[in-house]
Amino acid sequence: MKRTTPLSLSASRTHRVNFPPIVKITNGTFYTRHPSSRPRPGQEPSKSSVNSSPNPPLFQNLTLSLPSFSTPNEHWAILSPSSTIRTAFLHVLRGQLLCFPPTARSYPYLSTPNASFKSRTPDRALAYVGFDVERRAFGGAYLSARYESHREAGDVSLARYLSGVTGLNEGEEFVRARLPPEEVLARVVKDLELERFVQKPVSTLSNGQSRRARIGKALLSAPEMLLLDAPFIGLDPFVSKHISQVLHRLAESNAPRVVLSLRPQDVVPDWITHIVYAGEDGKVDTLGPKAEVFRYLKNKYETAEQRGAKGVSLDPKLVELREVGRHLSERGDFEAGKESGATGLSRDGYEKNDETRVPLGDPLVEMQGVRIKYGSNSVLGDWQQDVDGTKKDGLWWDVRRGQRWGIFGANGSGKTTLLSLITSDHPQTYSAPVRIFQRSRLPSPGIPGISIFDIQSRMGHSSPEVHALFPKQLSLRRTLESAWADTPLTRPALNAEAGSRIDACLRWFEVDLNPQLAETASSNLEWSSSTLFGQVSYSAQRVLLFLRAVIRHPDILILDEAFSGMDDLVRDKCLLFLTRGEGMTLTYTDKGSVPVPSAKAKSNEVVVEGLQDHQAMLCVSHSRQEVPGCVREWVCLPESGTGQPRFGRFSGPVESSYRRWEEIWKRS
Ligand SMILES: Nc1ncnc2c1ncn2[C@@H]1O[C@H](COP(=O)(O)OP(=O)(O)OP(=O)(O)O)[C@@H](O)[C@H]1O
Repeated sequence: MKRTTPLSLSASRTHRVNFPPIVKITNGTFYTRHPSSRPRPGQEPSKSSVNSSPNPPLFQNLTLSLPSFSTPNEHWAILSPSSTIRTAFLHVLRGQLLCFPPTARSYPYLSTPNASFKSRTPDRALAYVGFDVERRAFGGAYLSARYESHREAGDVSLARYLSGVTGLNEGEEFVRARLPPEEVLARVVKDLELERFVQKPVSTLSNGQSRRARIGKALLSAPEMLLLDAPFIGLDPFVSKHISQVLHRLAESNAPRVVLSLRPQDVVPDWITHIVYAGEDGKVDTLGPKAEVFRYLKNKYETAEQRGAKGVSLDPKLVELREVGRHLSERGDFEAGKESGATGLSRDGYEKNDETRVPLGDPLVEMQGVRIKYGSNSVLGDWQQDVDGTKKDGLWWDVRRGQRWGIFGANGSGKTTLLSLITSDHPQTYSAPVRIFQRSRLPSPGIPGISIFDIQSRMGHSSPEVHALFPKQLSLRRTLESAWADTPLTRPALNAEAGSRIDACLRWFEVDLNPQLAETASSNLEWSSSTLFGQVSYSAQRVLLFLRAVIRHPDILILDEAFSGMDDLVRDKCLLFLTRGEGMTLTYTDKGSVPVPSAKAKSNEVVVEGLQDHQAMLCVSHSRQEVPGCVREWVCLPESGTGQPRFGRFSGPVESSYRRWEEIWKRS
């Protein structure tokens, strides 16, 4: 049977209940490398090579069947606190990773005449869209490239990116064979709310926009199944809801079938009917209908609570399940037997109402009527703002030492653009009315301008853009050392203090960063010089970039989605480290996870402290759990053409109160 393009399949697919499953796994176990692979004599791998990394069995003895058609429909999601495990699971579904025994995994539906000839192989039939390091997928060799208005001949527009015709001199026939039917393209663009951007170069899209573009591109390749890896990371609450509705519609009509990976803090969409829960250890704890999986997790959660209450120290598995249970109960997916967070403290040790104020110092950033336009297109500051009782054009905003700002706003509202004016990656920093460290970029009579190296040496910055462009060949130690360099690849200017801070961070985070730790206990930090940035998990890379940003206590600390993509437990550890340094540590007790003074604090051996009074912090996040407890001032940028920004001040950590979170997102 001839296969039609997606989104038009619904009518032809609905009533076929007798087709075999699309993915069938019977008692399969999976490995990244062959479990008995050994280096040839004389070719022992260096410690840093891929072959020396652990190769544990994943999803041992997994039995799972994903139907091609069913009544009612089954919609599956993998839920795991580990990003590595979530991603591995989706790859297993599409035929990646080695399967033992090899016959345990099959794709019966793909050999039926109903599957199109084009998609007989699992890697083509099951399209994977992951969101790791997505900026690189869209090109751009350096941070500023994204904000330039001059375009290179090779810059691809969204329309061309979606159609798959991206070369400069493609033959007519090639183009004709590639182009999807116009009405299908128009439908995808409309469904994903991308109409306004079709002529824009993809490299200029915001994170949320580029995520939708990648889903659109995958849809246009007409897969049988779409595997979306953490699709809601970095999306604002409104876009998340919309995308979830679109995915539901597609999944309902099997065009294509959709499997999601979800983090414990994500809202599990109502339309998901079945869940696989896999722990950080790569074992599937339970799978099946959503209600049954939640019942199982709830029981485990309550067991963990009871054991904790008896003062028994919790094993790591129960800690993990307790954390997952805590998210699920916070979201109302099940009623927890006990209120979580019983200490009343946020994970980084703040009281629910905390009005302690850091003394304010001089202004570090001054914006007086900033407006950023590309041609006639305004992306920031296209409004009139109330400033001391008068209406003024553009963005008026000061950041002072001691302030901890949350910068919020819908996808595309200009948050990253705003930060790029501060880091000076944006070319319009020269012309815009912005002063950094009380100086302008351009010199004025008698006052020299401030250079980009002066600016950046006083800032720490972690963001998806920095991650995408960060050199993967640097060792973990060099990654942290680069906090003392002008650019990641230039020689750092290190001194003894820098060395001891780096050592302290590496020791503090060794369990999270050292991939060898499970196999060999380390007595020194040699592993950090022999392991490369590109070899550690996505979550560990995020941790390294966070440490690189905070380690020097820069005057301005910019954490743009810095915690997204980190696994839950290490994210909490980083949040605590941000404000308390080595002074406090998290313990898991009968009262949940509680920050307590660390052994280092007790013996006066703290080398790296938390955020200092002289620092200002700016944080962007779309997830309540990723907003540091110290954030007090906030601004919510409006969507283009919808008025002026809203400013506010919290009376405590956002994590401790839904009301605070809702206050930010309420639409005026
Ligand atoms: N060089 C450019 N040319 C044209 N438009 C651009 C350029 N760079 C950014 N934009 C547009 O500016 C707007 C703001 O983008 P920005 O990345 O600052 O948004 P954001 O609030 O950080 O979004 P997200 O939450 O999705 O990351 C977007 O609509 C984006 O497409």
